[in-house]
Amino acid sequence: MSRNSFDPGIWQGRDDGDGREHRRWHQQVQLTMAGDGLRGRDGGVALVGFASDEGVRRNGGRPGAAAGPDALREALAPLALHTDLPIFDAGTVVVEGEDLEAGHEAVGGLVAELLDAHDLVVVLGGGHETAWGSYLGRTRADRLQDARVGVLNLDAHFDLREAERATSGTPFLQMATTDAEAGRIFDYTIIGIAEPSNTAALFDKADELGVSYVLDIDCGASHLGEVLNVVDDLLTRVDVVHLSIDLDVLPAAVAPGVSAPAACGVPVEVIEAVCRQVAASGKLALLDVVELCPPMDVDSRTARTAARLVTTCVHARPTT
Ligand SMILES: N=CN[C@@H](CCC(=O)O)C(=O)O
Ligand SMILES: [Mn+2]
Ligand SMILES: [Mn+2]
Repeated sequence: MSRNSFDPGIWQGRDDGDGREHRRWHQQVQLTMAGDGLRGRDGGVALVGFASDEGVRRNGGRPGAAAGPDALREALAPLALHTDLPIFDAGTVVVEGEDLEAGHEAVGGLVAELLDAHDLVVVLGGGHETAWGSYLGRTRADRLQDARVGVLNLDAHFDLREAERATSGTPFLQMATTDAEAGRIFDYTIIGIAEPSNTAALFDKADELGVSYVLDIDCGASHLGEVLNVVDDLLTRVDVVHLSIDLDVLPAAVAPGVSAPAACGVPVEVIEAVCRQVAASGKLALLDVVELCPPMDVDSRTARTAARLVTTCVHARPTT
């Protein structure tokens, strides 16, 4: 079982006036519920939450990610918004108990509908099992049926684990397996891999699947040009990007509120530049922001960083 929850009261913050020069997220967001006729059909950005701890729990991590969607909304609400794009909030799919599979089905159905109605769908996780729900949605969306999709994961981890059930560590192997069965190309790039956080078996799996990856130590500010070249290569060979931001790719100082904080991490400036480049290409259709664990956060530092990255992705979108 899963249910959709709405908390309209979360969209509030400082209010400097009604004009577009004063605009903040909380003044632009419209609530919308799939299937009830309220949802806009005019492009723009749609947000949907996936309140799930179950993948992290199954993966032996630190629980708390189910509180991620609302913590992200709270961090987004007061931020200045420099775009006229309409922004819709389709609520949060809540995983009940251990029934992650029902949650995946529910969020997958909603993401498919939202992708067909809007230009960009942002899924607010949840552990990284969120990405499997996003994948179910994009493989069911009518408008993406013939698209060449590239998956770009900003993450310290491959998340290519073999397991009997979905966890936060399995979504990209699930995608690889399902794409192979469907005769689709699995085009997977990862930025920020931490060598000590991934076993040799995971590196072998990545090589076997032809995954393209950059180690965290090769993602410092002095390597920005090379990192952006990797992203550019991806952008030239696909029509659409599914960008997955696992917040544990960031240094623990800016992202302490995750299940597995990074000892090294990729500087936030580099991650921001990657987000800007992908969004500016006009090919970003689906964005996951995952692994935010509010109980472990410090002064909402991780939520604020995550909200900054989402805002960058929205601001950098071409408006025409
Ligand atoms: N989504 C997280 N995946 C990591 C977690 C690592 C950890 O908890 O230390 C993984 O399974 O490798
Ligand atoms: Mn991950
Ligand atoms: Mn990770």
